[in-house]
Amino acid sequence: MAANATASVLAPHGGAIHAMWVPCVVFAHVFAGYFMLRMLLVMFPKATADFKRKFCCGSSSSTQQKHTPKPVSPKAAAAQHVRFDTASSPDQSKGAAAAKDANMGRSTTTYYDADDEEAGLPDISAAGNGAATTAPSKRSQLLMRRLSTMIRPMAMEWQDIGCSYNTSSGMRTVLKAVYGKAEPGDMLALMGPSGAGKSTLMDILAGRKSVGNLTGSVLVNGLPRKKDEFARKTAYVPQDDNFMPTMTVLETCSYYATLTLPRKLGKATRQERIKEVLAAMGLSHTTGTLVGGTLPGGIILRGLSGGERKRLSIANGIMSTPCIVFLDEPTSGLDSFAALSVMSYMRSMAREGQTVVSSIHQPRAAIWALFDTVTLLSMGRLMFYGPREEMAPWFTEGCGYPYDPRMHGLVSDWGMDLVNIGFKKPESLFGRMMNTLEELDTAADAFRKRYLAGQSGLTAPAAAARGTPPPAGSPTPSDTEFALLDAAYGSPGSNTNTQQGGAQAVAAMNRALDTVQEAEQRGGNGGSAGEQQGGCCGMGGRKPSSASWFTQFRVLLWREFLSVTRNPADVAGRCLIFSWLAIFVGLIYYNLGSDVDSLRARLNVLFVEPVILLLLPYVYMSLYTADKQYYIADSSAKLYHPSAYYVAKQMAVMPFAILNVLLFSFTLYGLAGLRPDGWAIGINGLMSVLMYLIAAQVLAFAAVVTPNQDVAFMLAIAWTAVNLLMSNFMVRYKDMTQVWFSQLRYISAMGYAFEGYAQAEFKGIKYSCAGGLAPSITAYLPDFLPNTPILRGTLVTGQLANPGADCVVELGSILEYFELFRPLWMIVVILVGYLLFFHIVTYLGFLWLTKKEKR
Ligand SMILES: Nc1ncnc2c1ncn2[C@@H]1O[C@H](COP(=O)(O)OP(=O)(O)OP(=O)(O)O)[C@@H](O)[C@H]1O
Repeated sequence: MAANATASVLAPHGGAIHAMWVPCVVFAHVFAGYFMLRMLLVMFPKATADFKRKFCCGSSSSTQQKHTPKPVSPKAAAAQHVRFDTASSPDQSKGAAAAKDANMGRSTTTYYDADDEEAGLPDISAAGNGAATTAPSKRSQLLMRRLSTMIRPMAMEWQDIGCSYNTSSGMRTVLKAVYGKAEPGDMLALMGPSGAGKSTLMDILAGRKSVGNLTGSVLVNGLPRKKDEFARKTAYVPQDDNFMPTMTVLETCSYYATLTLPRKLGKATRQERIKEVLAAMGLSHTTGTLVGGTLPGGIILRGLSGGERKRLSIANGIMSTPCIVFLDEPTSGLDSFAALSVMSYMRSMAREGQTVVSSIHQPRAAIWALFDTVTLLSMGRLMFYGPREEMAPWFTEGCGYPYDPRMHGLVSDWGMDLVNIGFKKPESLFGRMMNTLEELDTAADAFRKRYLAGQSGLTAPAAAARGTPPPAGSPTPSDTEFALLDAAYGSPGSNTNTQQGGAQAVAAMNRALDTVQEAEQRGGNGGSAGEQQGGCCGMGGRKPSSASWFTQFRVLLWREFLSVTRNPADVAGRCLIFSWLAIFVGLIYYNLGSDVDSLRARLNVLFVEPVILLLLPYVYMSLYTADKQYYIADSSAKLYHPSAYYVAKQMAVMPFAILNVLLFSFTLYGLAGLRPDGWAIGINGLMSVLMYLIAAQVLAFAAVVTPNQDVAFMLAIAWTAVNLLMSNFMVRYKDMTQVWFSQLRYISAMGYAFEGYAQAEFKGIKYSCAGGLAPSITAYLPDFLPNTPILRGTLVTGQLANPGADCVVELGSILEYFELFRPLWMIVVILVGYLLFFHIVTYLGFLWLTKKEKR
């Protein structure tokens, strides 16, 4: 403090400027209220529809009712297997639009489509009023027709597959010498008791296994598998889905359709496809329903049932007609009717040339009958692989375990019981069964010998063997093409292990298809739309190349926007928390005034403000870890490029974050009555924004690079502690005796931010001390400095209490006290660099996750 004769730059009084907290608080509440309302409209579509009918859109309701189609039953859908063709009439499209309107209140439901020309976010509200599904354009129709003929069959064969893990109790083998094939048109069941290795085998076949010691080989069309290409052309439907709870069924499908269907298809065709897969899965009536589930942080959103989620998962898996569909327990959680309907649809897909590989537990008789081939595992051993109907003869005649239908019931149940050695199986109840590991090994060895001797039973391309030729007029695998396959794989009864032959056959088949397509292009005729039985990989070349980077970015931006705005704890919740915290702190330090007595409190505000911004992101740690889970699920399906995700995520989240921080900063600024100067307000806001973004980014980084949330917390807390303790406020850097240790200050973003705040508040300003020091201070000083008797003298105390009209305090001395000398531009550059650094390492963390995903 220094008395000075020049009082020309005394701090001005705030007045109107300080009142800025009022509009900030009002805006925050209106803003949060708006997003809360939007979320409620989506959560309660029926009530919204009723409300609209009553108060604003009464006339449209009758139209909606008129066009409301009956929900399609799963069975009807499966039986019809509505083709992904171009025959849908305008009436059908109208029906779909009406269904979209009438079934679910659709106030905020929309298709997202890459063809939407608007830059940035799609117009959600516009689509909500039932923006109709239009009939596919002529171009789309032609395109669909052409794509539906692009059958690229994929034959898989796996040989001597093994998998073992290093565990604390030694090496654990979970798969041993497993062989098999999946051919175009095949419907293969992976069966076995719990822990038999079904999921492990499925992961290996799907190319998603990255942990464990893997042996053996997987061949695709007779050649070693190219992992990325294989991932693009196949689909994997996991047992547990990873949908965004805040999106509706239709929005979820639009998201997958945009990412996995070829760009050229166009919006109308994509919508047709969505309708088709939803109808096939019996979900037509749910399009406007939220997927629902538990939001990160624990809020539960009502939405689909478990079985419906499962069907939605399958619908999205088959969206792009992949060559091979891997289904992990597709019927678990489904009622028996839905299970049958879903599996019937899978079979109809297989009959058109796709391959379906599905793990399954206890299938009911009708489902069991849908499978062509079976792989039966137990304790990691291959007990049987071959046509379903050959399983009972093999175990009965080949292994000496007789099957008695009256005692054992369904063959599938018996097979499972037979190889399950975990329980006691009295012969009187079960008949002759395998009970020991030795018996399992003996049977597995016998089967392997038989398989390797070429007697596995899979003696011809499955579809041909099944005698279900494609419908007349279809250019999908024809007799000629199957004949080519037969020639290579061998006709029924011949050796099936002709690996080279398989490759030749598929190559020949693909050549034949090229000829079909060329002929079609020349003649401009691929048969009528109704005749087209679109086939396997019909929309091939899918993920992630189907959508351009920009399309990926746009659809991800849209998804992230929906995710943040519909999560009540996100945009709306954050806005309120920021606002309320600002009010709380602002009331504590309310209207500090611009005299010397306010200095201590003023410094405290400048410290508390970044502290809160440093700690606030912790409230949302669950969101960061959830982001990671969504990303992992999507990246293993190769849905998009990591950079598209990262940029979209930042662009969806950052504007809201900046807005919230500014509302916080300005509310607190006004309430506390900090320096009423536009420049200082701007710097304060800038420091706050940078401080918050850095803190949030460090937490996001911690969530990405650590194995779980607990470790992420530890890492983030360590960083936060360094920031707080090295802020220069609690202990000045120059007061630290351990100079080497004080170097940690260079990683304290808060230290830089505090310097910026302090400069904005104090630089070049003087406070009047004409009123003298407050009595509390003059009384306190002698106690504080007991060996300074002069402070008790009336002259000094009088001078302190009444220093005269010219008394001013140079606030620059505070900056000197803390040694805050860096130019402001440098502080901003350092903080921006700090933020960029954490963005880069977080992005690298995402790339690392993509490679490192452990299954
Ligand atoms: N990382 C691992 N380390 C050690 N053992 C593992 C690991 N992952 C899986 N296993 C073991 O491998 C075996 C096969 O697991 P898998 O999940 O493939 O069985 P499953 O047949 O799919 O079982 P369920 O039907 O119960 O899902 C199990 O005994 C499991 O404990």
